[in-house]
Amino acid sequence: MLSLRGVRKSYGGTPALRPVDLDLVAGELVVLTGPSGSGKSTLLMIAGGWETPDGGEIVPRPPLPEVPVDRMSWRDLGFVPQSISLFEELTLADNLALARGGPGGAELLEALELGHLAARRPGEVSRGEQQRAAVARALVAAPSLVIADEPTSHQDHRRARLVLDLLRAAAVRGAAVLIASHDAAVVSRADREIRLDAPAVAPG
Ligand SMILES: Nc1ncnc2c1ncn2[C@@H]1O[C@H](COP(=O)(O)OP(=O)(O)OP(=O)(O)O)[C@@H](O)[C@H]1O
Repeated sequence: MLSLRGVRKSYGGTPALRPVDLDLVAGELVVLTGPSGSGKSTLLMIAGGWETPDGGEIVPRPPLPEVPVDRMSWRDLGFVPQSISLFEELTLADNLALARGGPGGAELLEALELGHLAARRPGEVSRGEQQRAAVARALVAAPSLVIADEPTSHQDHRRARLVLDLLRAAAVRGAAVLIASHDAAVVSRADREIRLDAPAVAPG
């Protein structure tokens, strides 16, 4: 689905992500773990096209189109950034409609216990509800690839399970799913774990 080869990133000369190889395949739920600061978010931002690597290659494979990841639509790639990043001026329903390219997604909002909040804007719901709406937005167009950064970090146990059930369902229908998480519940439900070590701090 997507191959990353030797992808790396530094900020101001300080490594944020050591060169990483990663292959994502259809139907598999992969969890990315590692200590705080090891580069999980950096890797996900690069894989999702929200950040540019300093080096390495990102190769999309069918059913993804042969375009750079930052040009993919929500139908190809659903992304849940750590920052959540919903459009503040749109309701939750309209955030989903924008990703889907038309109305829909009511059943996803219901499944995430957000149905009664569909007409509210992100600023009018809790952080956990915003995060679940971001999960719904990532899944609403049934993308081939789903990337989610700590998608249960603001959830209670029960809601975390709802989120995980939907991410697992995406993998069952054939999506490749990559999740960064510290949550043992996420790790226990993954098909594969990829662990990042903290990069050595550059001398001087
Ligand atoms: N925009 C940035 N400018 C400078 N340094 C950054 C920037 N983004 C991340 N870093 C640094 O890069 C390293 C990796 O950060 P990243 O957020 O990818 O780690 P992480 O494994 O996701 O951490 P956490 O588990 O705490 O979310 C950290 O040392 C961080 O301080």
